[in-house]
Amino acid sequence: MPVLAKICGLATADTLDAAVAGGASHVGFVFFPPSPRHLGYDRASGLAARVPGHVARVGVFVDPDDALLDEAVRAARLDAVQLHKTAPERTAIIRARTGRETWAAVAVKTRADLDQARHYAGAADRILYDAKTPPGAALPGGMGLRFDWTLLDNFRHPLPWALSGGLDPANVAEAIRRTTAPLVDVSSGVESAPGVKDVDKIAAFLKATRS
Ligand SMILES: O=C(O)c1ccccc1N[C@@H]1O[C@H](COP(=O)(O)O)[C@@H](O)[C@H]1O
Repeated sequence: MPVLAKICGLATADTLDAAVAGGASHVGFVFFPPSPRHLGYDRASGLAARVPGHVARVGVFVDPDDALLDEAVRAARLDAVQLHKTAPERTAIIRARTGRETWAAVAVKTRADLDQARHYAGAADRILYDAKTPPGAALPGGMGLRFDWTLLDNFRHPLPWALSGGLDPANVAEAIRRTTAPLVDVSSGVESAPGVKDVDKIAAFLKATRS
């Protein structure tokens, strides 16, 4: 089974096209104003129009309100929503409201953090294990931090899942081998600066997922 790959935080046509050409299964658009990757609706709409039907458009949100969600889903024609810092009850409401595949991000630093995943059974469609960012950090993700992948050893996943946090072209093959992740997600690891995606790094990352 080929490993699926999401290239997140795309903001330009050339980097979006590189992700599609390189074989990404998912592309991510960030709707969170503090992020250097945040997109306005018009820009998101233009980028979404370039995405072919076999590639899924994922919107990334941090505990969003209904107005933001509704506008983003419409503008970017989202196939899926990725929710950070969103409680299971609210996640279930968002899933019902949007009718979109719903990913719940679980921030991981210790084995105990993984237990959060179980609370999303019945509320989300997929768990995204991501590295926990430090208290007071501006962003709950997209900071290139990674967690100890061995924490996932023998963990009984309550839902389909994905791995993110600090992945890059050099470590993603080892991450897949070590964790057997069915889907990997990257943002900072394919950038030359925060929010600036690099087409060569995108191509290298996607090639490495197939190696
Ligand atoms: O990328 C962002 O700016 C972002 C903002 C708010 C929440 C999540 C965000 N990104 C997600 O974080 C993970 C890991 O990113 P990285 O590869 O470690 O930089 C990834 O799922 C992004 O979608």
